[in-house]
Amino acid sequence: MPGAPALDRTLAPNLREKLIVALDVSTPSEASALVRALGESVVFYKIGMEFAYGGGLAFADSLIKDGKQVFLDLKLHDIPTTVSRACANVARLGARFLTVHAYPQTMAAAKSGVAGSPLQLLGVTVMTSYDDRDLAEAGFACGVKELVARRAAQACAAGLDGLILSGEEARSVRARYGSNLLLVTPGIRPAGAQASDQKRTMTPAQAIEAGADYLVVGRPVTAAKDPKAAAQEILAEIAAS
Ligand SMILES: O=c1ccn([C@@H]2O[C@H](COP(=O)(O)O)[C@@H](O)[C@H]2O)c(=O)[nH]1
Repeated sequence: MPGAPALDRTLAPNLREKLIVALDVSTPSEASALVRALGESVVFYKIGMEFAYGGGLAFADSLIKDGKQVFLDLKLHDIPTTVSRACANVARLGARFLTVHAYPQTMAAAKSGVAGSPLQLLGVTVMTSYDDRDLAEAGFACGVKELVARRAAQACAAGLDGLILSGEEARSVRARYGSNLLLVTPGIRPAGAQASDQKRTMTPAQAIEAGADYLVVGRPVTAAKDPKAAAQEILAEIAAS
């Protein structure tokens, strides 16, 4: 099977791996231009919904062949049979991480689908664009903190490798689960950067100090005038944390 070798989930990522750049673009040519501009500074890329529907899965293959790590942020959620079979197919692509929504049924099905492959599963707890009011509006009786804690427990019980959560919850989840779960935090905003649609944000240094293993950064790098300089500033902030 192609792709990364099986990794101990407790293995601390090296410094450059801690920065995952979200390739939120629509075409392979836009993605190629960004990857070229970022050069050796960035070794880990995330391909999500936007690019996956625009040629991103084939592009993932070329990134892997070039020695980059790939995180497929597909946020799968469906009936168990569909999730399990989809995960088995994704496992053949050679990516390192795949996201599924952190519902117990979905996580159990995903786990069975990737059995025997090195693909690591991350459960999406509560989107970083949500706050307590958004959860109430969606019909949840609890707030973000409580829902993340509940989903972390269920992800751990399902044998997932890690979680997507915001830096705001990282400290308490790290304290509860130690190195048993990889903590991957989107919603990263260097000081002074626009939050845009993100509601639970932290700076790179704050997220690392709170216990994040990996930081997912999109627009602060990809929309910067000089994406490579922006990525290098974030790496320097991570290194100093
Ligand atoms: O809870 C979540 C889960 C995934 N994301 C994804 O991360 C990036 C963040 O991009 P920015 O431009 O840095 O805001 C994006 O691809 C999201 O789909 C998230 O933000 N929150």
